[in-house]
Amino acid sequence: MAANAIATASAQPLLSVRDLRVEYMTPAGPVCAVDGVSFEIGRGEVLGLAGESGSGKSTAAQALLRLLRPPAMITGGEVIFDGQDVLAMDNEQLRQFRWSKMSFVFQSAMNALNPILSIGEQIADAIQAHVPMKQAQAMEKAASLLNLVGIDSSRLSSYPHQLSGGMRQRVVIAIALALDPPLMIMDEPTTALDVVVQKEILQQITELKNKLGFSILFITHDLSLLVEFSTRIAILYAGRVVETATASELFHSPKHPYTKGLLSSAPSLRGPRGKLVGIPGSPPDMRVPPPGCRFNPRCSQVMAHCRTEEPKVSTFGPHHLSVCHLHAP
Ligand SMILES: Nc1ncnc2c1ncn2[C@@H]1O[C@H](COP(=O)(O)OP(=O)(O)OP(=O)(O)O)[C@@H](O)[C@H]1O
Repeated sequence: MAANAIATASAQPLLSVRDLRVEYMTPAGPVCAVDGVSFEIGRGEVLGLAGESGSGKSTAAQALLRLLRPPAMITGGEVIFDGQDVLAMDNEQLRQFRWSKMSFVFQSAMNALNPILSIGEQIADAIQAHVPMKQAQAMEKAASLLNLVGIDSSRLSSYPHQLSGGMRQRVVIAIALALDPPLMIMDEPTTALDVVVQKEILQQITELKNKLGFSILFITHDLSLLVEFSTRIAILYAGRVVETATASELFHSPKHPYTKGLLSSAPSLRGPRGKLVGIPGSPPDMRVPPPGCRFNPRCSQVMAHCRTEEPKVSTFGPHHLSVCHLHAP
């Protein structure tokens, strides 16, 4: 079996990603930031993607909508959305696909709102860029989108600087939902906000998801947030999926030493605060990843063959896979 775990959907898959490979062509040679990543997202599911900084989360997510620019190149794999082969689409097909089928909330997107346009105008512009519509009708739709994300429509004429960080982020989410996409990718959507506002926004997104039925790919390095808001979670380490499970299984019964390390270094948002234990060392230089298991230099349970042989996938349940030599019979 491949060295990467496949996160299979628990519902009928809307998105299926197989063996995705993305390289950055640097002057010093190619850096394989995403190395054979596979996962599925079911309809109405939230797939959480976690991993330390540099593990390849954003690169993988942007590859799904083909938002990457050189020196990044998708060098292998398959991205199938509702039967459509995204990697085979031409520019016009991509233009129609983006935002109407899959939208993207970027890290710090709230700071990218145009300071000289009202938020109503910005939401209306986003709608009109994809659907021909009169201005008055687009503003009406903008008002209902604002209400949807918990902002009174009287704020339509407000400018970004007149809104709090949390409200600006809600505006960005309203824009991402404007065309009713079946999948929304959220890359660290609330990282810049304080913990209370973060939770409020994520709770509201969950309610919207339940009401409207869309799916979410939720990316963050904060595993405690993922556990709370995801259906399933895939853990990335050095460009590969090392463990995938339902949120509850991952939290209560993690198998991979890296997942255990991440959990013990994540401050819990529920219950009493435990002692936080970090993972020693840092992620590898992706120009020269270590041979064998990529986590071996940092693993407290490392064995001799971890340094030379790639681990295989072990299965612990229908949705629980881990890639580690410790599980081998
Ligand atoms: N323009 C670039 N040129 C070369 N390597 C890059 C470039 N951009 C990213 N990388 C490398 O790709 C790898 C994955 O980066 P990526 O930003 O996808 O990780 P991430 O998990 O999203 O990190 P973060 O949480 O910090 O956003 C890293 O090792 C990074 O050094």
